[in-house]
Amino acid sequence: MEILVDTVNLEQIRRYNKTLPLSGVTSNPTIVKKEGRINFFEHLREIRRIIGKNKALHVQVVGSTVDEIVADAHRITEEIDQDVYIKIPTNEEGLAAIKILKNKGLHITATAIYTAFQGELALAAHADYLAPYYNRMQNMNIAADQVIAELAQAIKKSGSQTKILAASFHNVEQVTAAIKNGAHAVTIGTDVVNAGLNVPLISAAVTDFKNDWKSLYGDVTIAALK
Ligand SMILES: O=C[C@H](O)COP(=O)(O)O
Repeated sequence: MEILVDTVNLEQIRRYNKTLPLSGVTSNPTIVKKEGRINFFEHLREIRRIIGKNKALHVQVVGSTVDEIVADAHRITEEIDQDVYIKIPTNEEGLAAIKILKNKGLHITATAIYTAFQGELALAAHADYLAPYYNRMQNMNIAADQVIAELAQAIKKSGSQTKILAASFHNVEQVTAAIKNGAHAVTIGTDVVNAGLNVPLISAAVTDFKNDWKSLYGDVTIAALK
């Protein structure tokens, strides 16, 4: 299972790169907007410096035509590095661009996936990752679990190396459901990570354990025990 964070906030990336079993960082223009008008390429290079070469960095194009998408992809890889996963929306232009860019050896994440149909086409176009939008599917009454399960099945059947990178999560239940239904990777916003880990139930258990220990040995850790 690969865990990625869906943010370009440097402080949060530094934090979760230390604390989580992190496989990478994902972004899109809406996520970039949260940081204001940053120095785009320098900011992404800093993210690469933080996470290193062995973790994945996914960066989205903004061009709409095939030529624009291809040009965006080349600029991103020139400015950052060839290891970046280029996120391309899975529409007709996007699929055409994916075919061209895969032939040139670029890494591709087919994004904005709402249906198994889109995912099947991106799989056939040899995208490295398929990014179904879990919460956005639910908002449209599309069965997100079923789409992910069907894509997982299609990938298995094809014997392809393509992975499902589920995205657009608004709570932890959605994340675990995506994993259960066959997502190989999940990208999670820092609000959801925080909501899942910093909860009163966990803190209460930790406090109880600490108090029980303290009642026996006093206010010392195991390492400091005499
Ligand atoms: O890049 C995809 C994002 O995970 C979409 O998330 P969102 O639905 O919260 O905007």
